[in-house]
Amino acid sequence: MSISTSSLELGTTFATELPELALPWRAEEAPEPRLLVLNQPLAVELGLDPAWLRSDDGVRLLVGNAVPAGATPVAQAYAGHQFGGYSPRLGDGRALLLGELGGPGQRRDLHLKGSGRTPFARGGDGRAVVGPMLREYVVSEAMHALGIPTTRSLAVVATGRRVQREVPMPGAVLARVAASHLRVGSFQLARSTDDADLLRRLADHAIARHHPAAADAANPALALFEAVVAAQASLVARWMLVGFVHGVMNTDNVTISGETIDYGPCAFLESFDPTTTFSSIDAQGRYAYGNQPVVMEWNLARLGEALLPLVHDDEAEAVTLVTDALGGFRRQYSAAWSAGLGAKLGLTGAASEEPVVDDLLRLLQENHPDLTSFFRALTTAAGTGDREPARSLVVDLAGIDAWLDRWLALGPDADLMRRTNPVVVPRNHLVEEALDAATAGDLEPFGRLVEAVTHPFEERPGLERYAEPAPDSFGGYTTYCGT
Ligand SMILES: Nc1ncnc2c1ncn2[C@@H]1O[C@H](COP(=O)(O)OP(=O)(O)OP(=O)(O)O)[C@@H](O)[C@H]1O
Ligand SMILES: [Mg+2]
Repeated sequence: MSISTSSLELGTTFATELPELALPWRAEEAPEPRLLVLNQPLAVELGLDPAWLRSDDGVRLLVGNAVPAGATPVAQAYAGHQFGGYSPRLGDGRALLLGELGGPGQRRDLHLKGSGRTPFARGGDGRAVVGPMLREYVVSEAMHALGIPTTRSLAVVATGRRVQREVPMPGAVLARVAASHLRVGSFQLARSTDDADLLRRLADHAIARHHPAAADAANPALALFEAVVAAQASLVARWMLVGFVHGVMNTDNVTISGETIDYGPCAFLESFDPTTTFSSIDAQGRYAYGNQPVVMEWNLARLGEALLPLVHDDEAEAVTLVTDALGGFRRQYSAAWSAGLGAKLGLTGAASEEPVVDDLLRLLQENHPDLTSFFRALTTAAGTGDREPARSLVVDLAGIDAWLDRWLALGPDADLMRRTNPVVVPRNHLVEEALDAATAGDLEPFGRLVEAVTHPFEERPGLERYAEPAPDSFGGYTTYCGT
């Protein structure tokens, strides 16, 4: 059924340029769609009318029951390394790319997650449930508010269908917006077909869409690889600085654009401990907080392998070029991490390279304070001279006193610290509390949580509890696996 009341036009660039990776498909009809949350500011930014999106026609679009005239929804094919093992054929098993919003240079995918089985569904039911889709909504919007590149969430619509999980759960569809859904796994799939033309078209599509400067480079495929390495080095440094743990850094969950994608078993670190993992399916701790940079480097090596035939006709030469480019990851990651940590400590220029910055890490590892609270406590120390909030979060008082003396002597900029260190991140216990209430039908806690985490640098009266760690979180962690 086409939408008569809207002039919404969706582009089909991906489906047209890369038909081998785009399987035309339709969403499963939702029996009783009901809008749970709409991202009004994002709708406006995209040039969509929020009032129309809230209407019956709008909700039918957002859940996949209606497709705008001229659009070609597709399930996207990709491959991927999952927990280190290669799956040659993944693809959108429960998702669809509806089409693209905006023109060249600002194209954004409108995508549905949880919209029913596709030919890539393997054993899955193609569905998603309310809790995890609201989790993706709130965490991705928090990440955006923190200034971290991410896919965005436009809406979550309940389908009115019960979905079988451990117990039956209410079904939902997330409408997601992204610079694109090209993944490292998209390149792995294109490479595995041995179709050189497909691989080249995919690279050209990615360059045009995300890294246009690479088109003018002497070696565009190598320049594309370097651009993705740079974008991901910067992204992972940002994750690490706020304590974000992605949880499923499989190569199919790593974008070419440099946006964070797929908020499954993700969470924010509370007590500082690099071995922290939140996913009950990650028993080995492969995707633990402290492993994220090295895992991203490994994932980018898989992208480099996929690009080899485009980089040079001579394979040995191609391997040398790609290996050199991958070497940039560690340098760029370290530079981004160090500059970011310096800013969190109110230090810029030469002061941000003082040993006192690195020495803080030892203090954090030995005392494992709540990361977010600790940096806000340091902000207080820099702004008012009051050291007690910071001292109250650590055990080694002599150690923190000596460290504070050295750091405060450098004259940290408290305003920079206020702009850099969030007061509010989506804390695990508050997210779980809001999702449990929403699943039971009460969306109010979820609304308050979204309000708090989308203003992360503000201390807001009435929202104090969103800035507090869980009462029993000291040294502990939550186990969660979203579906
Ligand atoms: N319930 C399901 N039914 C069918 N396929 C599924 C289901 N859940 C996950 N998949 C598929 O399994 C693979 C890995 O899932 P993963 O959790 O990484 O992705 P996702 O959360 O579904 O989506 P995305 O990466 O787009 O955010 C993907 O190919 C995904 O489409
Ligand atoms: Mg995924």
